[in-house]
Amino acid sequence: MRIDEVHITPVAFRDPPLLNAVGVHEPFALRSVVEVVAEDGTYGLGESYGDARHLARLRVAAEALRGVDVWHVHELARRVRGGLDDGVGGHGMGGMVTGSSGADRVLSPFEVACLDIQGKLVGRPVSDLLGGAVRDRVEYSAYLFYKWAGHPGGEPDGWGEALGPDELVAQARRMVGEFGFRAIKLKGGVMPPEEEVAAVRALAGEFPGVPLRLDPNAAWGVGTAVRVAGELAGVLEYLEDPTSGVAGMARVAREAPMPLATNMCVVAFDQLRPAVEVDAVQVILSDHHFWGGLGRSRVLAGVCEAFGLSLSMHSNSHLGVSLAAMTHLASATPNLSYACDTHWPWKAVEDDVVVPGVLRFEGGAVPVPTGPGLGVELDRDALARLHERYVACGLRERDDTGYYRRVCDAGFDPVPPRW
Ligand SMILES: O=C([O-])[C@@H](O)[C@@H](O)[C@H](O)[C@@H](O)C(=O)[O-]
Ligand SMILES: [Mg+2]
Repeated sequence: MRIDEVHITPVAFRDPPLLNAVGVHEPFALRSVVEVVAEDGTYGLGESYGDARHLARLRVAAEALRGVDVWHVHELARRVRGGLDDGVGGHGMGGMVTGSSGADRVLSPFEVACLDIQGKLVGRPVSDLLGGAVRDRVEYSAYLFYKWAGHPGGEPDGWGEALGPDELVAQARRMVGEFGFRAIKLKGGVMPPEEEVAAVRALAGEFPGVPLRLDPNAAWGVGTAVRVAGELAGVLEYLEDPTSGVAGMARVAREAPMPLATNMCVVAFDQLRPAVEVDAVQVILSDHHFWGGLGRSRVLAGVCEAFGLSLSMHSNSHLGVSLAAMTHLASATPNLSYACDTHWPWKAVEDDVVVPGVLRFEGGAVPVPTGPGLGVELDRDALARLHERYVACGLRERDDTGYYRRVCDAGFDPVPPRW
């Protein structure tokens, strides 16, 4: 069954002013929706970043993929590698994660789309193609952010301002109340570390027994990271990317009382071995968008199992195609032992490209879709609407730092360590 057509549609959806170590989210998040059409008309969906340079790479790959058998993922990968430019940028992560493999980032949405087609052809869910679901619902974590009340010059967004512990606790209460999450992550690296420690303690007081995580995206130096890790002993289930680089993480890991997790210093296969050799991280946050799709993420899970690393899952701002793919992958990964990250609560319900209904949160978990393939359908009107928004919004690269400088502090310097 060969690939006949590939369509790549950049889209934009509204995003609140969420603060992080490198700046603040712009009013719109960018994504690309990939539709692969097989020769019998069966279509498969993938989702990826929407940055212009990434889009250009996806378009080059799309040309090269016509005629490939949808079952032949190695051939997909070979053709993607063959046409790849070796320029930098277009990572879609605001400069926070830059070491991932360009070939794997480009391959990912095409591989997911081909798995969607494969599942539709044989009438089985993608989780079956990945070895079978070992859980029928996938737990996700609440994802708290420091944030402004609204974008400068715009209306408040409904979530309100969150710049201190009380407001973060209120944000958590609402998010847990609406989605039922049973784990909580705070995006840190925004306030001085002692304020973030106070926020985590406030969350621990309000949600006793609920697993907590803090992720400053490597904004701290080694000394600060060791100190904060010590202060939060017994409070965090893991500390995510407290400092930058494998060497720094290894130094922190030697003294930290909790496991260290990463989606920054180990984001590609060639980075695993050096990290394992110095025991720099104990939890890998997988992300099929940069590890090369669902099949290669299963390979990553095997590597983690072999080397005694735990596995959790990272998220950026995303739509329903990605949530479906993440859910199938997590359902078919036995050694994924933590609730996965998701930015889902920050997206307006109506801002999506999949037909509503299949994807829903129940008690903090998403039931694994059981229909053929990913189990979600493309809403073509919604796709057209979000594409129009992409055209109109004018954004072409995620640029949290540039936005923060424009609206808040022209001298803002995100280069770590900030503390
Ligand atoms: O969207 C954000 O601000 C996040 O900080 C995201 O870009 C990170 O990639 C991510 O959530 C993380 O865990 O590092
Ligand atoms: Mg992270």
